[in-house]
Amino acid sequence: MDAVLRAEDVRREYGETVALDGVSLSVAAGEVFALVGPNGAGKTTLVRALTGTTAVDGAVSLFDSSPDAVENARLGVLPQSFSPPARLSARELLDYYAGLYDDPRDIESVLDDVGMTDSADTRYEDLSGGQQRRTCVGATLVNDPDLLVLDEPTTGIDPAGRRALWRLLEGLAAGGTTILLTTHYMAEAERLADRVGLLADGQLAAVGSPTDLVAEYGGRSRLEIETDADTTSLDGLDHTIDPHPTGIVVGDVSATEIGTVVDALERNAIDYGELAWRQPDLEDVYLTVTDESRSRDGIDGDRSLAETGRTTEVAQ
Ligand SMILES: Nc1ncnc2c1ncn2[C@@H]1O[C@H](COP(=O)(O)OP(=O)(O)OP(=O)(O)O)[C@@H](O)[C@H]1O
Repeated sequence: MDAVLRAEDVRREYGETVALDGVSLSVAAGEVFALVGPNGAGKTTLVRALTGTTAVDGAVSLFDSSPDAVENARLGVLPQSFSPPARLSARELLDYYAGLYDDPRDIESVLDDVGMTDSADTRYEDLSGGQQRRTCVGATLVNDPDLLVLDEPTTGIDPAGRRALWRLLEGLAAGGTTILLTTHYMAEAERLADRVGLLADGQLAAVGSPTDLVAEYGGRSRLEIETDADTTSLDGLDHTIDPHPTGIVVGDVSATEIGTVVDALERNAIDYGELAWRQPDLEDVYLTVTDESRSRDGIDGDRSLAETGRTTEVAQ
C-alpha cells in the first residue's frame, strides 16, 4: 500500500530540549496509526512536524508532497489545543469551517457524527469541555478529509462519548480515511489502531500492531493473590512467586492453571482473599517500554505489577 504520510530521521530541538531525536515513520493509505507515550515524549511536536506547523530537520511528506503543498481539503487536523471563536455556536462554527471548502459535508450530519445535534445552538464558550472537544473533532470532518491527524481527540470526552467517537473513527477508517492520532488512553489505541508507535524521549521505542506489541513486550499472564503470607514458593508449584502490595503474585499462570495454583494454596495452608488474574495488554507494553527507556537514561524503572495489566477477578 502507498504511504500517505512519511517521516525520515526527523529531529527537533527547543534550546537544550531534544523533542524529536531521529524519528522515522510511514503510515499507509487507509491505516490507523496511534502515537502513544509519556507527557513530553514528543507526540505533539511530531504531529506538528507532520502537518507542517513546526520546522524540523529531516524529511516529512504527506501524499508525497511537503505538508505545506497539500491541498487543505485532503487534510483534517485537530491540534492538541484549539481555541475557535468562543461566541459562535457549535453549528455556526462548523458552518464557518465548512465555508472554507468548495465541497463541504452537510453540517447537520457532522453534528450528528460527533453527538452535538442537541447542543448545536449553544455557544462554544458555554459548552462543556467534552462538548467543545467533540465540536473541534467535527471541525476536522467538514471537508471529508483523506487524512485525519488528531492530537488527543478524546481527551475530556466522557466514556460513552469516547466510544461513540471510536465508532465514528472506525467507520471513517473502514471507508478508507487514513488516521494518525495521539492518545493517552491505551484502550483507545488498542481498539482503533492497526499499528501503534510508542514514543519515548523523542524516539520511537517500539512500533507494531497492538497484538504484536503485547506478544513482544507485554509479559505473561499472572495471578495476584491477596494474602498476609510472604511465601516465595509453594510446594508442588513450579512458578515464580514474588511479593505484591496486597500479597503475592504468581508468574506465568494461564487461565487453565488457576485451579492448580488454588490447589497449591490449599495444600500449603495459605490463607488468602481475592485472586486477580491479569492478562498483559497495551498498558503493560507502554509501561515496560517506557521503563526500559527510563532505565536506559539512568532513571529507576521499577514498577509494581499492581499498576499493570487487565484484571479478571477470579471467584474463590
Ligand atoms: N514551543 C516549545 N518551546 C519549548 N519547548 C517545547 C515546545 N514545544 C514542546 N517543547 C518541549 O518538547 C518536548 C516534547 O513536547 P511535546 O508537546 O511534543 O510532548 P507530548 O508527547 O505531546 O506531551 P503531552 O503528552 O504532554 O502532550 C517537551 O520537553 C516540551 O517541553
